[in-house]
Amino acid sequence: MYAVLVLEDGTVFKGKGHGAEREILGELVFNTSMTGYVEILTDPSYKGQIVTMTYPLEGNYGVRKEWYESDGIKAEGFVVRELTGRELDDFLKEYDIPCISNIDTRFITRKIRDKGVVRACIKTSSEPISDDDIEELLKKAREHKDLSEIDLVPMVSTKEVKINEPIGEKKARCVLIDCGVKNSIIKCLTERGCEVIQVPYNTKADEILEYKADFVLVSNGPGDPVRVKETINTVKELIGQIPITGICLGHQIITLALGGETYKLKFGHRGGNQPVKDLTTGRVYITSQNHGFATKEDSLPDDVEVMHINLNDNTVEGIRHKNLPIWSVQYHPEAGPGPHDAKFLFDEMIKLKDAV
Ligand SMILES: NC(=O)CC[C@H](N)C(=O)O
Repeated sequence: MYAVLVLEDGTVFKGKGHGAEREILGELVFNTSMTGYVEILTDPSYKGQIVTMTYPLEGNYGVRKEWYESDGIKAEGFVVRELTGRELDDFLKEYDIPCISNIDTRFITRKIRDKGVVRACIKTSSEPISDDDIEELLKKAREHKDLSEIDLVPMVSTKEVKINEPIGEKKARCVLIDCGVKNSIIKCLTERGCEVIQVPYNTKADEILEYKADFVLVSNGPGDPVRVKETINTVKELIGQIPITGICLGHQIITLALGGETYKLKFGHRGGNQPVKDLTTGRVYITSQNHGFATKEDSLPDDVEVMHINLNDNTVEGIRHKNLPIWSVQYHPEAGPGPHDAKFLFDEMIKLKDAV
């Protein structure tokens, strides 16, 4: 199959097409993980984005349902140096996602590092793609909405309440505000004996409090946190009434609910080896990350402190309220994919039940 990748700055890559035969638009981002293409493609946080991998070989260990982070692929498109094996190709076809291979993904990454993330278009076709088609695709990429102008969370949040039973003896109950949660976050809690009541992103504070949970967890999710107004308002109302924690988008929403601000990073952090320093203990964790927005350090109110920083660029990776049981992390303790250094944070979440 023929394929092109067109960036909004006019750069055109011609390669080989895989997966679905179609055209898609999105924000092009890079991920430096050396493994984990199934988890990455199915992570709802990538809704609205096209993912390119810096690792040159994708597909070589197949596809398994147990690795899915949601019910299917959520990224809009996939860009790889080399795609091997049939399973990844079939997987992309099953979820109607196009992929382009045989192009220099490291060149794309250097470009994004220099200029920042870009809007892009992938077209795959059984017919040759003409220069006129490419002109048209460039126009579409330039007219495509910026990620910050799209409401992505409602597209991936659960529509109904789901009860995830704890494994073994029940030790705690949490309400998970689902903004596009990854399966492995739920698994990390249920396997620690926590019942997880998964509710839609726009659930009201009163309804959440009725569950009489030990704590509230605000999940990861796609897009710009400032767009998720309903969840920010809910968290604002919950402050002081119940312990609150959050991961990634959830951390950004908690930042905003506490009165802080967020901003967009030039090219974000997406990969499996991001060094995070715990400022209390001095310990450094190697973490899994996938985010394009971050907490603005100097915007935090006096009663909120920075708990963790990223050692690559000193950006905020975790915050904590000084007087209330509220903390959140920008990185992914559940890994999925990535290192497990920070998994103990799920034990810390369960300990929140003793905080009241
Ligand atoms: N993994 C996430 O939750 C991503 C959060 C947010 N969409 C960002 O890009 O920063």
